[in-house]
Amino acid sequence: MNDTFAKFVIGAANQFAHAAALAVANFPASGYNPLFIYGGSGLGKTHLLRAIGEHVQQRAASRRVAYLPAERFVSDWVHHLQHNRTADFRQHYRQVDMLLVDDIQYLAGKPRAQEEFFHTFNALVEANRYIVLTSDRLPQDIAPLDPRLRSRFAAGLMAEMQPPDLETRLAILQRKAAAHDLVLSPDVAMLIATQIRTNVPDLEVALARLTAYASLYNLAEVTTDMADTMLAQFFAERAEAITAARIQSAVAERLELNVSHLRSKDRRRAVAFARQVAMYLCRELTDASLPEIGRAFGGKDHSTVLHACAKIAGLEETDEDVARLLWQLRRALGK
Ligand SMILES: Nc1ncnc2c1ncn2[C@@H]1O[C@H](COP(=O)(O)OP(=O)(O)OP(=O)(O)O)[C@@H](O)[C@H]1O
Repeated sequence: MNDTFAKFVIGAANQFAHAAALAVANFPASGYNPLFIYGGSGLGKTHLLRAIGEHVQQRAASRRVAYLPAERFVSDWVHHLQHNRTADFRQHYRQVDMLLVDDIQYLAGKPRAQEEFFHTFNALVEANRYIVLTSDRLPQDIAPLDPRLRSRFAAGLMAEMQPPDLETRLAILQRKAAAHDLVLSPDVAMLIATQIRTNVPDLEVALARLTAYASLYNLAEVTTDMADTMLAQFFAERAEAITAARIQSAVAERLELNVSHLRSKDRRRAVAFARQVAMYLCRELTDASLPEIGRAFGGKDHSTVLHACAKIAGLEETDEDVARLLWQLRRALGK
């Protein structure tokens, strides 16, 4: 499904970002460049970015719009570099009318890609081409980042997105329920919106479950009982205690290994790294002591656990890939 402006529910928490995005999509003659949209996960940053691209293409198909996650900019750059095709890369990115880059914080800690992005950025701004960036944090909190890029980002128009307030959550629920042909009475919608307050994907999960229940019972309208059952299950899952075993499964799944590898003596690099990540998360997210954590990994020494924790803590500070991995794992574990 396309993310469009029409599908975006506007509320106090996102109306400024929405207005700024729409203004950019209408190609202002002049204005702040870049537009920098930032905020927590699942608040609609990607949706707005895609909506800009969609809007521009609908109205002026000849405009060249490039939408991409920052991760792709980096991998594309590395690919072109390896094949001695940097000129093609530059030509491609510097010729667009609008550049939309998602999750720009991903550039942190990648000096060569930052350098290239800096030149792309300057070339586009000089040519009066618009740039829109999204990020999960403010430019000053993206680190390590070339100060020249940081100041370019900060010189743009900053649009923060905050978690939706109750009224917006209700509107989002009703809009998405209608898209599923599901009827939510005002009471049921209120019940869900008062309890699920975090972000939009959580509301989407709740609705998907209700849609499944409703079709199971062959009902078009969600009853209060159905909503109560769904909410109880939703919160029970979130509250499920985090154990070393759950962490090991999450790490193994994410890094495509078996849990048994993590508990083994296997010293291959990928396995050792995964084990260290899992130990670090056990230290952070459970009450287990160092020896207990060691035992959960097939009888490792407490000093091995300590070393793993120090190493991963250091990498989390300096290596954006590791920071991102940890962020994804915490999220998968409901943290
Ligand atoms: N205001 C809104 N109206 C309608 N749908 C929304 C709104 N905000 C978010 N969504 C929906 O919520 C989901 C998550 O949004 P999105 O991916 O844009 O979040 P994000 O801020 O980019 O998060 P992340 O940084 O985790 O990618 C999408 O399905 C999106 O369409």
